[in-house]
Amino acid sequence: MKVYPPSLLIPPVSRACGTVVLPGSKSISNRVLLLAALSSSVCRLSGVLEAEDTDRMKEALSTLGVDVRRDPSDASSYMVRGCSGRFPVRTARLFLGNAGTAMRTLCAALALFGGDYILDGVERMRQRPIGPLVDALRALGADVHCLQGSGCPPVQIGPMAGIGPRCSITGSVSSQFISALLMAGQVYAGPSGLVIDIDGPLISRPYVEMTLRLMKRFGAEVEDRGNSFFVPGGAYRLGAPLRVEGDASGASYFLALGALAGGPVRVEGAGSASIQGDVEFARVLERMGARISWGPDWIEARAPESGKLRGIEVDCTAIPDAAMTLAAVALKAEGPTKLTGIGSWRVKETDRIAALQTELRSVGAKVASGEDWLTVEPTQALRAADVRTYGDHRIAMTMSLAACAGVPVRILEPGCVAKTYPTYFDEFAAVTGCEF
Ligand SMILES: O=C(O)C1=C[C@@H](OP(=O)(O)O)[C@@H](O)[C@H](O)C1
Ligand SMILES: C=C(OP(=O)(O)O)C(=O)O
Repeated sequence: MKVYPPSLLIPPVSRACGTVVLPGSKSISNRVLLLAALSSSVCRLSGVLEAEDTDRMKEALSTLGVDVRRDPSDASSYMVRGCSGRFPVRTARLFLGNAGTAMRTLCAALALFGGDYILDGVERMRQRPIGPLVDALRALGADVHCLQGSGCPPVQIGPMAGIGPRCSITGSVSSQFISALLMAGQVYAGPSGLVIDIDGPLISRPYVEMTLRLMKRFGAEVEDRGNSFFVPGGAYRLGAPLRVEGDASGASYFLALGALAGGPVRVEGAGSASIQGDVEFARVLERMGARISWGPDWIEARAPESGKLRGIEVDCTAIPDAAMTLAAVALKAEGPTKLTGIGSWRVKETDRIAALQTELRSVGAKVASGEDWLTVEPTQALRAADVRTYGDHRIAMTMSLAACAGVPVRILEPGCVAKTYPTYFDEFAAVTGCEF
């Protein structure tokens, strides 16, 4: 994996153009690795993201005895021999870093299977919620609890399998809980299937829709009843090889560069045919005045003819990750930009509302925030700053865009991009012509 220095000084960016071939989607990669592992077939997956979050998932599956190996005939592909939901290793301690998509989904799969497992992660993972998922799994009969009683990892799983017919879970904390119950529910459900009722509104819904689309690729037809899901139960099988799309959240930084600094910047690997909700980010940029064009698997962004983007108000409930990028775009827009529906930012890699407010203010921006919103007002008084990243890849990538507002920014601990986009700053340099 790429090694970064302790800081990177990004000079002011006045021009960005070029093409970026996106790395594989984190969300799709970790889902298909797990679905393949749970399946009753040998699955070929190509375009899988190579980054910390997917490394944690692959390591965990290998520890559980699943045969996950690179395809000798194609270095970017993996062959996964599914274990039909019966993990060969029944006792294990898994370290899942800060990968929500590994922690939540493996917690559900292993709790419904039953065994002697501990799931843990980095310090921040021990502050990220998992209690509602654990409670739903217990309602299904699983023997699972949060070891420190805090509603956060580490999680301990015992031998009793969970195959109850119905559970309910809040939709307002993390959609990953629901994706986790859906994917595991299919394999471990009893003869009458599993009903998952969602309490209250469901945030980040496109990620649940992505889960349903991928489960379908593995032969599982979930019934989406709006505020509940019926999972019929049965084995997963993958026929044709599956290609992972490029990461649409990662695309947002480069589309923003095109909109802020001339363009065109084209991203390849995700487009109008994508199953990722974050491609909607391009439509938000368009509302701000950027010129956007699309193909099925590419998107291109250019600055407005006038060169001036407009500030807008956006409900970001469906695009929590790409939404962060908007906070940096707002630095160069005319008028304030208000992001709403971002309460979930508080429980991600860091408290992203607090962190972005602090770091945007450090470059001189006018920022206000509340429990689930953030407003950024453009100002002429921006200044050079050292930007802290809080171990959060998206703070590093978002704040790198502040250089488009005409000031140098020094990104501290830039290596945190390895969580989902290890080569991010190389691509940034190629598109902007910056040397650092
Ligand atoms: O299911 C997924 O792959 C994800 C869902 C989202 O989390 P929440 O559902 O917690 O908002 C998103 O922020 C995360 O990066 C990936
Ligand atoms: C929230 C994120 O990750 P995780 O999958 O760990 O929740 C993210 O990538 O922005």
